[in-house]
Amino acid sequence: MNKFWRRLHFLSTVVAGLFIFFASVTGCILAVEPWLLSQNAVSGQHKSDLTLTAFQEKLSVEFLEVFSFEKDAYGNIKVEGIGNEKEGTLFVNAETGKVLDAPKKLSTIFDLSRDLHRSLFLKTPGRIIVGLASLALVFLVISGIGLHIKRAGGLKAIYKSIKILELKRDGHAQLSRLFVIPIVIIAVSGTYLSVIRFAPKPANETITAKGNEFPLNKLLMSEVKKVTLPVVEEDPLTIEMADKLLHYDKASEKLIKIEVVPISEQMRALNFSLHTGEGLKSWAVVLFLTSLVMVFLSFTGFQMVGQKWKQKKHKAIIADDVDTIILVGSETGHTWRFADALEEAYQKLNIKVSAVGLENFPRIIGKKTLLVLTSTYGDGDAPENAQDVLAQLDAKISGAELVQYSVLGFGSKEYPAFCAFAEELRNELARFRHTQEITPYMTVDNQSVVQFIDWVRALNKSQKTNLTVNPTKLHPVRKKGLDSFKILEKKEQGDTFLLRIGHSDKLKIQSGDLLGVYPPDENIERYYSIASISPTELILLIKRTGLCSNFLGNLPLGYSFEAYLKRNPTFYFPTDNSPVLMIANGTGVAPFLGMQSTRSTLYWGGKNRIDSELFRCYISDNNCHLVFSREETSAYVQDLLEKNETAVAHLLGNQGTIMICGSLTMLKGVLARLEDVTTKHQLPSVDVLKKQGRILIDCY
Ligand SMILES: Cc1cc2nc3c(=O)[nH]c(=O)nc-3n(C[C@H](O)[C@H](O)[C@H](O)COP(=O)(O)O)c2cc1C
Repeated sequence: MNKFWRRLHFLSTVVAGLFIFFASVTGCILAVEPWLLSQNAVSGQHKSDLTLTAFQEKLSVEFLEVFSFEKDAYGNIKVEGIGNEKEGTLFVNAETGKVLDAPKKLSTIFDLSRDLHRSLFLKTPGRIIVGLASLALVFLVISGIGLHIKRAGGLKAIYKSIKILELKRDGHAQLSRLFVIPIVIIAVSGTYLSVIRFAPKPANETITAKGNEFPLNKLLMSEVKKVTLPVVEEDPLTIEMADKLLHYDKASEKLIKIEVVPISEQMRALNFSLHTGEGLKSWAVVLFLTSLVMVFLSFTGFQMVGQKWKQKKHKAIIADDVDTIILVGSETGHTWRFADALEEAYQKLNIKVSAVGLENFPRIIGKKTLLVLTSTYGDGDAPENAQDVLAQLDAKISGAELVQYSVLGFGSKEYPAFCAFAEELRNELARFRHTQEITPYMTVDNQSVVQFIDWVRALNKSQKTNLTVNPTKLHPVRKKGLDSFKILEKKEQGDTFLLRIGHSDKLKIQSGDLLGVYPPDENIERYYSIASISPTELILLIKRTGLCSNFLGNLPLGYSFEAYLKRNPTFYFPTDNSPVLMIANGTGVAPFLGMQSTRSTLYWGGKNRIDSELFRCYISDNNCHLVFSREETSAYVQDLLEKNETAVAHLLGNQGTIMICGSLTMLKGVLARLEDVTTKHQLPSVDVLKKQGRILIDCY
């Protein structure tokens, strides 16, 4: 169902986005108009007991002849007639009937905006397009509400707090749910007004009322919208009210007929006021704010669609007649190289196959072969696109007749939990009665082509196929269009060094993002956490451990190298006003050097005091607690947690966030202490806090 809402939301954004953007911008301008017009009101108010006859008498003193008079949405009385001094359309005082100056004309920008808003300057075809765009906005709202419910985990939780980690995504969600009611009203009334314009106008229902006495001196001016006086004395006078039109014979003081304004016309008037704010000053303010929010929503919506588009190099849906499905779990994209080569090998044999990301795991029906190629991240965790797979596995495959599967783990033996996620997924698949493993569980260390080909051989043996993969496709290639970065400053301490690096201000870098760097003669990038200290400067803090770190550490001052920015929004400093505790050891402090704020506290652990000198000038003296494991009073960051247990519990109890960056060993120790704190203080568990985004981890 989530996929359904996402697709509907995505499709409606693409179809209607541009028009909604224009409509929102012009809507912002137009929403100012009712407010200006209401400021402009000059006629004042009728006395509540002023009757039509009394008002006509007042007008007869000021006018030689009156053809008609009407009240506009702002209460101004407009008289068409010949006054004692002026003639034409004249505004009069609501109480005395005296002629006034006409309200000032508003800027032509309103007329231009109105034309653009209603018809894109394209007359009828434009009106049709705008009507369809309003309808798409209705779908956007419906699918957006569906997504909110899904994200919150139920209707009741829909207004639970959202952490703004990424302005684009979370700001979009926050503002859209806050403004959902006015957006619904704008969308529905806009669609209604567009549709009704093309529908034939229904005639008024006429009731003959000959003979009904109707003394005009009982009719109050507050009920009257417009009065038209007859040109020929014997003709009837017409009085327009909100829901009817009266035809009145002056001579006999009797009604001739009553025309009832149909409900649809009354609805149109209501929708018009709701959509334009005409006559509703406070509502016009809401419309103005909502239009501003909609400009933001369409802008961020487009950015997200654009991002998706870029990621859509791989399929999301697979055809029903595909027998073999390759499911790919990947964080940085390397596993896809192997999956694509495998897909191609199957296609060469004319076997129907499809490779999809694990986030698009389809519901399996009938008999299928699943080949799962997945990497492992963090400390044995699922890669980014496979976070929900284990929880959803049952629902995805329980309806199948027979699932033959093979899991191939991609990882690195440098990590203690080597291919742990692949292994976990494989064990879960083995639990079912209708699943059957077709090859032994195998792994690929550091994208080894030889190990991958070994697995393909095992697959061939089991399936009696002759799949041949093209090895050249398996070797990594460097990304194109890398950006340039220049070394501005370098400081070294032992085997660790700090680089201050200059970059173009076009790169909107945020602390927590990663810099992907290729070592010389290698096509596999290494990632380094970034501290962004100004729009054109960042800082890296790196320990010399191998090829890439030595390459960076040996670059001379002033030298420029090529690298690319990898966004890492799950490790951004929270933008709400809650407190943040940042925990790091060693070079893990790097992203936090760009996140210092009055809301943050830093716990850092290193070997010796001198190690902290490298970055000392980037951290404040307040709220920074540094501990050293090889000094006289030896301590680790975990010990800081224990020492400040009450403060940590208080922070977690006050919607605070804990961010952890550094080694996996440190992470283990920190999480164990945090678990103690949460249990002791009856707070949500570490797992729940992780799911809520209140414990953020970037460890390696
Ligand atoms: C920050 C980080 C954490 C990692 N954690 C693990 C891990 O816990 N276990 C493992 O076997 N491999 C780990 N790896 C290695 C990746 O799984 C391996 O490089 C894989 O080939 C990447 O494939 P992908 O680009 O498709 O995600 C990690 C890599 C990085 C950069």
